[in-house]
Amino acid sequence: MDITINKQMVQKNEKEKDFTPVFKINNLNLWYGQDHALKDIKFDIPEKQVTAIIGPSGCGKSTFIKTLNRMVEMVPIVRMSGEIVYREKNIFDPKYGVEELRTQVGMVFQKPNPFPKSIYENVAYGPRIHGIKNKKVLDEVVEKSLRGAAIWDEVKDRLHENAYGLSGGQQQRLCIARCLAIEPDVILMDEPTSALDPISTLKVEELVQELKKDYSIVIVTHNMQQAARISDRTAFFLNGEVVEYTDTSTLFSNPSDKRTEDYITGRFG
Ligand SMILES: Nc1ncnc2c1ncn2[C@@H]1O[C@H](COP(=O)(O)OP(=O)(O)OP(=O)(O)O)[C@@H](O)[C@H]1O
Repeated sequence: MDITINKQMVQKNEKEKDFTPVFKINNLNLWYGQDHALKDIKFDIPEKQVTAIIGPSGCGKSTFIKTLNRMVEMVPIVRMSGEIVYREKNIFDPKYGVEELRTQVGMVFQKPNPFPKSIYENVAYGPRIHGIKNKKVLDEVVEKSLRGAAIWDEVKDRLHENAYGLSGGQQQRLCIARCLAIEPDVILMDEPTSALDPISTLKVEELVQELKKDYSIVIVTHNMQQAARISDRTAFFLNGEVVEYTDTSTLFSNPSDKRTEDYITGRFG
């Protein structure tokens, strides 16, 4: 019995080491005023894999994902301590500009939020801001990004129509294309399918599987089945703490903490 456990632990430890981290999070704490929303978070996020963040409402999932591109700092009462290292640079280092970070770390939100512009202009917006003016180059970036987001065939004949004319699921894939157009390294997704119907959800889930070949993805989801379907690693958050973080199949089939087991078997949350 002991030997089996030891063997399992060795295998698990080996597995845990078996990736290149894109983010290293060390003792991250965050307060909204007096409310201690993230408590001593410490884990590494792998490159070119999908990492799911799960946990009950209010446990700090959105707060956590928004620390990774420093969006959380837009809330004036936020205070933080600890360290987030992105590709060997501490993102809180004053020398490391937030704009540079957000070029590397793109984000897709819960509700599709296209600009009130044409499909083409939605995707061309970021590259234009980064100084690309040449029409041919922009055309190429727009096509490549829309193809990358698996929506090109649906929109190629209506590129100059308003993005608001697209369905919700198409708008979300357009927002993913807009994110790809700035050629990020990491894509953060905060419940990207919670406002979508099941077919659009499936399309976005398939897309995430394609995108992880080229990008590192962190996805917050309320939906445990979704985390189990599409992620490689899962972190279970509870009351601002990471209770368990391991490869997704282990977390769902053989959780090591009773609270994880209670959550994934629907005993709370
Ligand atoms: N802008 C804010 N100002 C003050 N407190 C906040 C703010 N945003 C979040 N909080 C608090 O921080 C805690 C974590 O919230 P957060 O939105 O990160 O949780 P969550 O797990 O994403 O929840 P949900 O699944 O419901 O979206 C909660 O107690 C919440 O009330």
